[in-house]
Amino acid sequence: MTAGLHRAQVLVEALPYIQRFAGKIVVVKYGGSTMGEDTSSFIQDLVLMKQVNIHPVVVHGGGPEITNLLESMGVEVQFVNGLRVTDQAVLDVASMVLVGKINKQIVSQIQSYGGKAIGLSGIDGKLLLARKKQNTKVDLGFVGEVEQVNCKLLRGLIDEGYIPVIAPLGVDDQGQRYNINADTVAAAVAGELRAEKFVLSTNVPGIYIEENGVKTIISAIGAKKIEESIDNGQISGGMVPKVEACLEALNRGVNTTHIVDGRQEHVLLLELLTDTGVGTMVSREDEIS
Ligand SMILES: Nc1ncnc2c1ncn2[C@@H]1O[C@H](COP(=O)(O)OP(=O)(O)O)[C@@H](O)[C@H]1O
Ligand SMILES: CC(=O)N[C@@H](CCC(=O)OP(=O)(O)O)C(=O)O
Repeated sequence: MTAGLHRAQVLVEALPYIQRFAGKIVVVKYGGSTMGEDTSSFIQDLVLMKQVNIHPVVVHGGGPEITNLLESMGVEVQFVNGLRVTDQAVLDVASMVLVGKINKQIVSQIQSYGGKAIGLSGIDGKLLLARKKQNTKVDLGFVGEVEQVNCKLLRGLIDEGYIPVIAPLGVDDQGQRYNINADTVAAAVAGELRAEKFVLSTNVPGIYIEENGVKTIISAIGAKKIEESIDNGQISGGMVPKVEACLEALNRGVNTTHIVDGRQEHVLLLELLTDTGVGTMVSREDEIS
């Protein structure tokens, strides 16, 4: 087979998937843990998706960079259940890193591949109306939770051909800003937009579960198994907000949710355009476990 014919066949194989997802929204959480790596193929995938009328909405993190900057400034870093304790100084640093640096880097990368991108934090246009996070055992300071997503604003941008790139900060009606976990923001956005797919990229190839002394990445997991695995400590740390975000998005009507390795080349296209997909698919209780 000639190289040209092979290329044509690859494109044709993608056709049913492109048709299936045409016009649909895919929310992509871009994990901070992968940002030091070469992520050019990840960015290219976003641009290609948009080009074939699949609409990505990006919510990004940046936890490790916030931590690095705080440490270099001699500010104490403290997490409680995966959430950063956020006083005024930490809020300002988080805002500088997430909005000032990372958000603009992603937007300019997308544009460098010919895509149209708009960077927003949840503060802009009250995209993420937030309140102080409720029911925490200790006071986390200015850590927020999403009350409302301004879907009208997002849909307008999507329809104008933009890929919205969202930094995980929110604001209340009094103008108080909040730092919000990016997985949580992504779940709220995916849920409110009734996204077809919700993909979380991180620095592991999926969810590891140990069975009979062997630790393997599982291709699918349901709510029951998730609860059991959090209880017995198999799912811990930063993976907890991720699986909770998947379940939240599913409960709000998102069709499928996936945890994938953002360091794997073209992971978004592999997830979207192949039958088997990659990483771990998270499902509701009544489905596969
Ligand atoms: N069962 C599990 N399977 C995979 N990763 C897990 C599991 N339990 C905990 N983790 C941890 O979750 C981390 C991903 O979360 P996090 O560091 O917050 O990433 P991100 O910055 O991409 O949001 C992994 O690097 C891993 O250390
Ligand atoms: C409240 C809270 O913890 N906010 C996070 C926001 C960034 C984030 O979630 O980044 P990752 O997705 O890379 O972990 C933080 O300050 O680190």
